[in-house]
Order: sequence, then structure tokens, then C-alpha cells
Amino acid sequence: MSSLTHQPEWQHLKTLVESVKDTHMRDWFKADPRRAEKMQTETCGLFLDYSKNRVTDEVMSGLMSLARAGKVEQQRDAMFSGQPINQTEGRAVLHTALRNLTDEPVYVDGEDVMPEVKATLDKMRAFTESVHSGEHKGYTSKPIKDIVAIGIGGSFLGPKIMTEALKPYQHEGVKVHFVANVDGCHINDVLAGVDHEETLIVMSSKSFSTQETLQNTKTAKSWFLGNGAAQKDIAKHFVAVSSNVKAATEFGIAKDNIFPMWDWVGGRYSLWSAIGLPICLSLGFDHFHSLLKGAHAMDKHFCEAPLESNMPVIMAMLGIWYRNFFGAQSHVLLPYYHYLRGLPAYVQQLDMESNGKQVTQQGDVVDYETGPIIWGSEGTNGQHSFHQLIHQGTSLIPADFMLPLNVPNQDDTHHAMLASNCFGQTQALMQGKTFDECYADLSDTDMDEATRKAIAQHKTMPGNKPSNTLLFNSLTPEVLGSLVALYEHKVFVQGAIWQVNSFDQWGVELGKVLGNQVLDGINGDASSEKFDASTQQLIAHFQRANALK
Ligand SMILES: O=P(O)(O)OC[C@H]1O[C@H](O)[C@H](O)[C@@H](O)[C@@H]1O
Repeated sequence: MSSLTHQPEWQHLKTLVESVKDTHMRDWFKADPRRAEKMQTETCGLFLDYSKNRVTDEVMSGLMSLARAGKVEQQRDAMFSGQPINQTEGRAVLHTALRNLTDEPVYVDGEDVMPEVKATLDKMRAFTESVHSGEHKGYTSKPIKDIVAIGIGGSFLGPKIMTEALKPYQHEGVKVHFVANVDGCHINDVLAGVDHEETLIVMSSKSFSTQETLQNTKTAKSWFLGNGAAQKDIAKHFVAVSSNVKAATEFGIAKDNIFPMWDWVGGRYSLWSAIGLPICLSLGFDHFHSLLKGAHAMDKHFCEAPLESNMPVIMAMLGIWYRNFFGAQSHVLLPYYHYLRGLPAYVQQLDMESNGKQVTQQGDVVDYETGPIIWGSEGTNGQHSFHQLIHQGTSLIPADFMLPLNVPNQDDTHHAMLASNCFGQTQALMQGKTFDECYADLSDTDMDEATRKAIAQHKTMPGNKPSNTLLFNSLTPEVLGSLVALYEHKVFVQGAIWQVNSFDQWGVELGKVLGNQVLDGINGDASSEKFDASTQQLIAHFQRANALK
């Protein structure tokens, strides 16, 4: 048994799960009229109702004891104070410093990083304002109308999804297009729709070595030069965000056009850094700043609130409850707001890249489950497809519902329907519908008894399916900042309990290396010993189809 599973707090939860497994949540609601009122918490403009979970007060207190035994608070403090908690890479983890809006210094290896953070924010503000005002012009003196933001993974999802979520705040006159995939269809389609004289390319790559991003930028450069611009004009049309200034300069980006970031910012935690430049260009710097403000408020809550009312801790420990004690394999995110439709994909990278691990910080193989599969999409669309499996499938799938109480540009009829569907789903998942209710519903039919029973059986919904509901007044930049930071800290707490390093990604790194190796094979000798027979065969098919051999 590992050091985690032999803890008395873990063992206690194992006993507790047996005692609550057979109880239906509807009985808890009936027995305690104050359940909903007790199992809710509110911070940073976010209201969380977690009463529709398979927990009692005793379970919640058991989960908080596990968090204390797992030294979540100490690990949190180590992160915020710049300790090198990303042990496999020997790095601090300080995305929180990027939104530190206090005057407090933050030290990495004895050096205060805040002056550099603030100088970069100033540079982002100045650049955004010069593009928006038309002061920054293209090489033919035309103002910039289109931004093509090139990046992948954390250098793409954050800027893309936050910009999309804040559509009502977008700056008129500048349109941002995101390109990630190395599939040439995407970059070619985007470039075909813009005028090179009025376009700015923002290339974002922390490492400046990611194949997809480098290739897409090269393609954009050829397109720019191929349309009649000269090498010297690149300075007005290409900027880069990277921690690898040397590689960016060698690539041909003017030094002044490079926005720095640091190795203590993980890719999937980087939207708060200069990786957020496309967000600034899309929304204006002030809205980007509000995003930071919201995240900072959640940081404060995470650091200061007692565990029992600490929103990220509550959500994390509920996740542990289902993953480790109920065997839940996945967790679904259901934003009931069209503009927030990208959040599941964002949290997917955040969570699965962080906690998709099988060894502890000490290098021991775990004997318990770690990160779940994260998935989801916008409501109400999912109700007409995959919700079926959540309601009546054989797996337990905890869900996070989220809904703004007010939305822009919409009449009340639509919004009330949206809300009623959201709340209705949480209720149906929790209550279900009993066999007797379904059987009674069929009383007016002319079915014979056996058919009536069989149909009632099909219609029966077990219920007892857990969900959280997050409400917020409206999705302002500040609230979005808090919401994203909430999920970041939830993931952190779970990683702390599971004793994994949530800040490296060796599996993904291997993919990057293999991609380049196979490319060499495609362009050269596919029979190389580096490839297994299946891969050799696939490469040979590709080579034949493309006459590469
Ligand atoms: O910003 P880059 O260095 O180009 O990296 C882009 C992405 O690469 C990998 O896929 C990492 O796992 C991601 O976390 C990272 O965001």
C-alpha cells in the first residue's frame, strides 16, 4: 500500500463510502430541508451549489481531513512562495505571480520577478494601444485590421477560449484569428481571408521549438514575402512571445518585437503572461487586466479561506471522492452559455496534462487512480446527445454545470429556457425517476401488463448522479479570471493529494520528439530500425501516395 492509501484519513473514507453508497440523494434532501443552504459557498462573483453530491457532513469533513493530511495548505504555500515544486524540471510554478496585483515581491532563486512581470505588462499595454489607435501601421502605412495568432497547446487554448468567452467585450476594428494545427488547411484558410498589408502575426511559443508553430509561422512568413513585402517589413508585421529570445531572434523576429515569458510559467498556465497578448489585442488591455484581477481574487480566496469553505478545495475533494472511492473515470463540464463553450477543452488540457500521471513526486508508481478524463460541451446541445449516457449509462459521471444569470444581447425568453434546462438537468440527474413513477405514467395506455412493466423498466432513471452548479451574475472578464483560476487550483489540490507533479508533461514531450523522428523517416529512410513494422508500413503508404520514394 502506498503512503496515501494507508493514511487513516483515506481508510476512514473507504469505510464512509460503504455507508453512503446505498443512500439516495433524494432521501438526504427530504431528511434535511437545509441541505442546499448548507452545501453552498460563494466567492469572487461565483456561487457554488454542491448539495447535489453523494456526500454527508461527515463525508465532507472526512475529505477535508484527507486534504489536511495531504498537506494541501503547505504545498499551496510552497507554490505561491516560488519553491521549485516542479521537481522533475527543477522549476518554480508561479503563474500566480503574473496576476499578483499587490506590491508584494515574489522571489525565484532570491530574485524578485515582479519588476519583469510588470515591465512586460507595460509593454503589452503600449503595443495593444498602438495597434488599436492605428499608430502601429503595416509596411504600406495601413492600420492593422487582422491578427493571426499562431501557437498550440497552452500557447493557443487560453487566448482562443478566453477571447471567445468574452466576445461581448471585443474591440471593434481588429479581428483575431487563431491557428494551432499543423494541418495546412487551417493556416491557408486563415491567410486566404486576410490582407497581408493589414495583418499582424503573433507567434506564441514558450520553447520556440514546437514543430506546428514554427511551420505555421514559416508559412505565414512565405505568404507575407510572397505578396510583395520585403524582409525589412517583417518587423512591422511579426511579433513573438517566447522564453527563448535567442531562437526567436534567429528566426528573424526583431528583438523589440519579442515579448518575454519565463520557465516558471507552465504552458497550460500561461494565458496570464504575454501569451495573453492576443487576448489584449482582441479585447483591449483593460479587459485583460480585469481577467488578471479576477484570477488574483481567486488566488487570495484559495490562500486565505478555511478549507471547509474554500471553493477550489471543495471541488477538488469532491472530485477525489468520486475518482478514488466511487471509481468514476471521467468528469464532465457543461457550460450553459454559448460563449463559454470552449471551457471544457481548456480544462481538458489543464487537468489531463497536469494530473495524467502515474508516479509520485518521489518516483513511486501509484496504486490508486489519478486524473480523470475531462470532457464536455455547451448546454443545451449535449442534452440531445451524450446526456443519455450520464442519465442512464452504467458509469458514474460527476458533472459541473455553469450558468450566467444575465447574458448580453439576448431576450429573456431564450435565457429563461437556458436556465430551466440547466437546473432541470441537475434535478433530473439527482432525483431520477422511479420504476413506480414510470409505471404509473403508463396507466392510460392499452399496453398489457408485461409490456407496461418492460417499458417502465426502460424509462426508469436511477438518479443519484452527482453535480455541482456554478452560477455567476454575468461573464465579465473578472469573473472569467476567477473561474479559470478556480479550476487551476482545483487541479493543484488534486495533484497535491495524489502526490504527483502536476507541472511536467513528459508524455507530451515524447510525442514532440517522435513526430520529428517520423518526419525524418517520411523524408528519408522509413525502413530505419527506429520504426516498428506497423509504423514502417504507414510511412511507406504515405510515401507512395505522395511520390516521395
Ligand atoms: O509554447 P510551446 O513551447 O510552443 O509549447 C506548446 C505546448 O507544447 C506542449 O504540447 C506542451 O505540453 C504544452 O503544455 C505547451 O503549451
